[in-house]
Amino acid sequence: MSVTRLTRAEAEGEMATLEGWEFSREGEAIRRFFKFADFVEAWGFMNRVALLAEKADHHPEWSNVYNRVEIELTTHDCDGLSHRDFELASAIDALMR
Ligand SMILES: C[C@H](O)[C@H](O)[C@H]1CNC2=NC(N)=NC(=O)C2=N1
Repeated sequence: MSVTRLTRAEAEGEMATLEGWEFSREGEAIRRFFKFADFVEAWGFMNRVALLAEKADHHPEWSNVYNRVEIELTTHDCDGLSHRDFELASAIDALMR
């Protein structure tokens, strides 16, 4: 599916709407670290993110160690950041509220 890669300026504009995310991979991805009380909480969060990702057909690159989850978002279809990454990031943030 074709998707447009955002310019750095566009990505910075999108970043300004998020909290807790940072650029990674030289601006080709965004990343956020989450910490929970324990593994069960982390796993529950990952389950909710997995459902969001599947619904959006946009999937995170992530890892989990006990109560920590690291999520990195990038768009493979454009080799960089697209609006899809920011939409998923804000949907993930909404889970935390
Ligand atoms: C065919 C399918 O829509 C694509 O491969 C989707 C699936 N999930 C995806 N996830 C991510 N992170 N980037 C993509 O470009 C992407 N593309």
